[in-house]
Amino acid sequence: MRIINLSENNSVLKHYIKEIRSVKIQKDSMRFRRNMERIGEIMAYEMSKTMRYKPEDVKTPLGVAHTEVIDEKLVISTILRAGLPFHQGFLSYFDAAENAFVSAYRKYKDALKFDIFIEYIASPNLDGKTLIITDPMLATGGSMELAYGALLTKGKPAHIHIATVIASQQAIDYVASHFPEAKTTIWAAAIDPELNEHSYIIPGIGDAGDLAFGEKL
Ligand SMILES: O=P(O)(O)OC[C@H]1O[C@H](OP(=O)(O)OP(=O)(O)O)[C@H](O)[C@@H]1O
Ligand SMILES: O=c1cc[nH]c(=O)[nH]1
Ligand SMILES: [Mg+2]
Repeated sequence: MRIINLSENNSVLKHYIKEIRSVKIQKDSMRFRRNMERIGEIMAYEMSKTMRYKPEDVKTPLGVAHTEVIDEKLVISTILRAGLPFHQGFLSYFDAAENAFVSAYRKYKDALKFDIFIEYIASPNLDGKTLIITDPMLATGGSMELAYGALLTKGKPAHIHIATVIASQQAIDYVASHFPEAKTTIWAAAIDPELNEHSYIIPGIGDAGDLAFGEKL
């Protein structure tokens, strides 16, 4: 399984990661959402370099240019609700992609223990397609695993890209051992060392859904 940590190289991506982490800057929810989207755009561009291409000739006003276009059927999926701005970043780059949505939420039994519930899925057929699952936070990896299980009821993808902004090292290890080794690639903008007792990523960013869309009851 390939694990690609985009923070291993310096780029402007680090500015956007810094801004979503900053306790001052992240309070501007419009900027937070736009930064999530920008990270999605950059990750989509990096991902596009690893895809299969096919030749395609295009007629210009003065002749014919030999070009290449992506030769994979892409489905961009996300886990509601925190994933929406990140998903939009991918969709801005992959014009022809189909889309899928899965809901997942933590229902706390007490301050520390929670179950994850999936109640909604809308997806095209996934047989033979490249499935990109976008979710900005990969904390325990539980939501990703359950969302993937739900998506598999819609077909068997040829390749799976797990795309995340901040992952814990624990979740990277969890996903690596629960997803098909030969056809999964994990993409992270940054990998953080630990989780706290509430299974939030440390240092992380806090609650991505609340930062993007406001606190929920
Ligand atoms: O790896 P895990 O331990 O499962 O945690 C990560 C999940 O937590 C966040 O969503 P959350 O449950 O906060 O829902 P929200 O998008 O509605 O805020 C995030 O977007 C992931 O889906
Ligand atoms: O750190 C975390 C963990 C789960 N969900 C979040 O939004 N942040
Ligand atoms: Mg949340």
